[in-house]
Amino acid sequence: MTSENTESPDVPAQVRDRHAVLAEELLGHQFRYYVLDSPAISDGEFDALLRELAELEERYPILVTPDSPTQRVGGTFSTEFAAHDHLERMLSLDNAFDLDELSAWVERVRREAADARYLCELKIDGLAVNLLYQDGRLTRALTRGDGRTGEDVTLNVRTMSGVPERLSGTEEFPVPTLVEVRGEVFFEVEEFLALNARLVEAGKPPFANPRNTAAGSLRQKDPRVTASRNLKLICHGFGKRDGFEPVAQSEAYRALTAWGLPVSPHTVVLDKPEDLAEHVKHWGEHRHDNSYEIDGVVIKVDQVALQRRLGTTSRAPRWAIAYKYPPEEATTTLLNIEVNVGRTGRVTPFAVMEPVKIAGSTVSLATLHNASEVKRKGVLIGDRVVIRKAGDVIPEVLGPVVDARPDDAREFVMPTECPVCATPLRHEKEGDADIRCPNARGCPAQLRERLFHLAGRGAFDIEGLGYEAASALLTAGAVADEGDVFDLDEDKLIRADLFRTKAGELSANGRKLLANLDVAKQRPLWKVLVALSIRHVGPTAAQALAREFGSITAIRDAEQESLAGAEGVGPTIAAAVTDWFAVDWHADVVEKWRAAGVRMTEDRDDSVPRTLEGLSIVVTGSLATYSRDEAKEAIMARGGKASGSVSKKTAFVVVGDAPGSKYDKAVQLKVPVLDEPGFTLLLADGPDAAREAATIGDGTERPSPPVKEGDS
Ligand SMILES: NC(=O)c1ccc[n+]([C@@H]2O[C@H](COP(=O)([O-])OP(=O)(O)OC[C@H]3O[C@@H](n4cnc5c(N)ncnc54)[C@H](O)[C@@H]3O)[C@@H](O)[C@H]2O)c1
Ligand SMILES: [Zn+2]
Repeated sequence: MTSENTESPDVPAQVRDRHAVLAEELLGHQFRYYVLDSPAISDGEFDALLRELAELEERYPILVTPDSPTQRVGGTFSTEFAAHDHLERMLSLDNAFDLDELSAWVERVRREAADARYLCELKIDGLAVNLLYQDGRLTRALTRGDGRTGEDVTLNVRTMSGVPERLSGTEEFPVPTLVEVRGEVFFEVEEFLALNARLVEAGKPPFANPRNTAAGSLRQKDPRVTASRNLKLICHGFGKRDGFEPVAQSEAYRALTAWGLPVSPHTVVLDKPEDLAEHVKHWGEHRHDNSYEIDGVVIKVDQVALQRRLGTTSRAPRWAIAYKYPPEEATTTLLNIEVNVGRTGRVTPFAVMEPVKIAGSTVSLATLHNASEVKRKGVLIGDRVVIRKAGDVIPEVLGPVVDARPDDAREFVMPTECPVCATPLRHEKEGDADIRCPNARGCPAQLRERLFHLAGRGAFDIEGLGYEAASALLTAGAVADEGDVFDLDEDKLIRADLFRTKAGELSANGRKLLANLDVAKQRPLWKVLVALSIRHVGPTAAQALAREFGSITAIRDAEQESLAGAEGVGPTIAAAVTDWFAVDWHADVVEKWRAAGVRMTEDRDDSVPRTLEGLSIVVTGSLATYSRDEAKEAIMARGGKASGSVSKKTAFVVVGDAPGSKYDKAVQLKVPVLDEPGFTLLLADGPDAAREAATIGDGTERPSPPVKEGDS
């Protein structure tokens, strides 16, 4: 942006107008951002406007004036605070938005400073402060303001626990007579969410994002408010200094640490500029590894002498650059809040927004989790909202731009009836955040989700049974619920348009689906368990249950306590399993699948006779010839269930050395007890032979035949 080119004074009127409008708009946004702590647009949108302005000025350098937003440190100071000048100006940073722009900067640096080393740090998304220490005492703290003059926030900064009132010196780094330390004040993401919830609760407007929260919390008239906000500081630079002459920025950071000031642990010095791209890429992928938001990486020439040689422009040092990552936030209009009914009947609100581009994709929907979340966020339908899409994460609404709230903005009201089947919604338990449609069996929304789920990769893995097919089968009445899936045949399938040819025959896809259903019947037990849509039972819990109990029947009949005892299961999952099987139509689903030929037991070793089918056996204490796992496997291979706890249904308790309380329980419940030879006999000759060898309680009574499962 040099002004050599001034011989083209004839700037088209359109361009002149656009330039004026842009400059005006940018100033307005800066005011909202720096003074009101309440921006109306996202940083990405702001940067795009600023770029547009810069491009116009590049084409028509005559448009460049000293007060253009491209030439000044953005920001100003408000009259709410006393104004003070910085001893040395606080600058902004130039940006690189891609690797080409970064290389261009490196080239410029190398031309003047071929031996530069590159200090890389994280660009923390907060607000800059200037801390003045005189003889080691904090005497003043200012915001950046317009770069020359800042706002006096000394009292507020004094409440921050991370900011020392007095610096401590060391032999290597004695306390200087005077130093201006620059740093970033920021808010952690979790703290931001929690604070917003508290603000809304108290009927106060929430903040739009963590950065504004930091600025709004620091710039408080009442320092007690600041004190309650848990603001953090990380130092990243210097202004004026007396009695402190570091040769490198990295050395200066060691001094800061010695004095008791916080610096980032994520700072490295790279000797070779070729390594910068890799570094930038690394943090792009690990952007969310910290508790706070970063919007880029800052690269600085490390040697102070070279920094001096490179110098500064009116708004930024030439010796540093901010590599910015694609913005993850955008503002848009919240058009409506609708609700979705999930697989387990959970009714969740979601935001319908004016489509907006974030990080390369267009976003128009975002999750809102539940009704109290909507309340906590303080968003109204019609609001301008800040949304974030971080990596592969589902887009989420961060908060409203309260200042831009239209008069007709209205509160979201959670429906009281299921939007799909009209059943009154309810909380399952008191205090539950979630509200559900209790019509699990008949609600078309839930049915469709369950069909889709049971056909998924982690379940039966049935190709050709996706959302569309599930809806088609339900609409055509080919299945009433998931219990009917394996009873599908040509006659039933043909009822659905989707699987019928024009000639009224079964389509090729229909035939494929039937073949796939057949194959799916042979999936391992854990996948069948996943397919049942039992709450909390995902692949891990399902595998644990299958391993431990070996068959659906054994799982169904297990006491909740023994389910909970299985490794990787625990009380919540156990309760969900017991509750699930207690529902009649759930049990019917299992029986229908069984009748249709779906495998209901764990893979078995057919060379071993199934002499323990349906028997629950508990092993306690250590055995000489079997490890605990070997004993379990031997039981399961014979069709038995290796259980973790003793109940009246337990067929045998095998007692090794140093048995636990399970032995006492066995005695108390009069369950047959086997020693190790008895166990060997059980495995070899079956339960009848073992019963002869068993003792009961005090060893006098004869055992009664144990209850066999499935007989009742
Ligand atoms: N949304 C809006 O309406 C709006 C309005 C004005 C400005 N903004 C945003 O504010 C930013 C521009 O502000 P800016 O002039 O402060 O520029 P900047 O944020 O791009 O870079 C300069 C600032 O980075 C900070 N920083 C963080 N980590 C640092 C580190 N390790 N080393 C050095 N500095 C570090 C410092 O505070 C420094 O002042 C842009 O992101 C812009 O989008 C947004
Ligand atoms: Zn419903």
